[in-house]
Amino acid sequence: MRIGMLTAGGDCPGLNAVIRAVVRTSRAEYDTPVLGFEDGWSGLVDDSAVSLYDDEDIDRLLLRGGTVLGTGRLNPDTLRDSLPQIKRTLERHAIDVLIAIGGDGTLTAANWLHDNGVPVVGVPKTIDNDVAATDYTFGFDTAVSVAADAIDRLHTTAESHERVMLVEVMGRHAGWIALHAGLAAGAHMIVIPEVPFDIDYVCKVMKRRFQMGENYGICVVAEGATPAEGSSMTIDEGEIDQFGHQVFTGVANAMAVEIKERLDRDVRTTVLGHTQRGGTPTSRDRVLATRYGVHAAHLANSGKHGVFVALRGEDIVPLPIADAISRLKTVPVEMYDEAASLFG
Ligand SMILES: Nc1ncnc2c1ncn2[C@@H]1O[C@H](COP(=O)(O)OP(=O)(O)O)[C@@H](O)[C@H]1O
Ligand SMILES: O=P(O)(O)OC[C@H]1O[C@](O)(COP(=O)(O)O)[C@@H](O)[C@@H]1O
Ligand SMILES: [Mg+2]
Repeated sequence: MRIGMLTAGGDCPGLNAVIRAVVRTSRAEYDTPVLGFEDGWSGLVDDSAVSLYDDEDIDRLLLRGGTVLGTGRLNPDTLRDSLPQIKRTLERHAIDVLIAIGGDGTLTAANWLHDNGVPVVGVPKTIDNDVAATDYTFGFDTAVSVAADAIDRLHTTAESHERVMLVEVMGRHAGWIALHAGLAAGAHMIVIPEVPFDIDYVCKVMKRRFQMGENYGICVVAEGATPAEGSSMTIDEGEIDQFGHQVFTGVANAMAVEIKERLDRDVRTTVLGHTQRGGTPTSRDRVLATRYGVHAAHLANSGKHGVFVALRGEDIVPLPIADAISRLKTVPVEMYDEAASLFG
């Protein structure tokens, strides 16, 4: 038995903890060698591989952010056209099963490989927390804690300067980071992709604060938020990149211009960007990533394929990869409405 492993899509804290757990479990309990493919799916297409040993270096990966295997994106058509090369690489290294660690895109590719006769086990990662059928993905807790910490710090400077502060966080289609960080740090308004915003309403919420005697306001905006149809603001639509993702044009900055004009107040924007994805994982993410890795190793070594590891309550369970990609897990409107009770 030989296991192959790769990380693909955007990196996130906890990827290395999964890699460590897979290697340690496979070597210690099954004496199975693990081979890493570098830089996402490209490593499999171009046969860029590295042996992973259960040594001190692997053990110390628990705390380290990013991924020692490297990650990346590859045009989905290029990937599909490369099936013969992928199969050749796997045969050359006598790989019996591939562990693919990634988000909805990576798991879609993993499922397609499985349908094409390649044994695969999936591990869900993403700071966006948008993978269906699992309660949480690792990386999310770290991203929320980074964002909440940043928002905490913005309160005092916003207050000192009597400003409206817009904080843009990641979240392409799902507003989980915005919602959780906004709630945790007491934001006065939260805008998420699932609920298109009306800029007049955002201004009304901020204005009401000033009328009530407060002198500042903080609004958290997910990068994928869009204005409601028919509302009095539009934003430029970015083009679609070579990997199929829309390029963002800066929704928070566009909102800042509108708010400044309408409220005649000082407005500032902070875009947290990749700070949310870097650095060491929180303890919670280390534990989740480690548990995912241990379970993925057991599944791979016992010949259970076409499944991914999912967190359901306190348990890690194997589910068909198809369940993870059947839909995106977005914030339910009722949950957003809970948060909305605190706006203003
Ligand atoms: N529909 C698809 N079919 C085949 N491969 C895909 C598909 N979607 C994504 N992929 C592959 O998975 C990679 C990672 O997906 P991406 O959406 O960028 O990140 P994530 O896995 O974090 O969601 C893509 O660059 C592409 O190579
Ligand atoms: O700057 P990059 O690496 O292209 O990716 C940005 C995107 O990646 C994410 O951080 C994570 O998304 P994925 O997990 O789907 O890769 C998104 O929140 C963000 O929109
Ligand atoms: Mg994704």
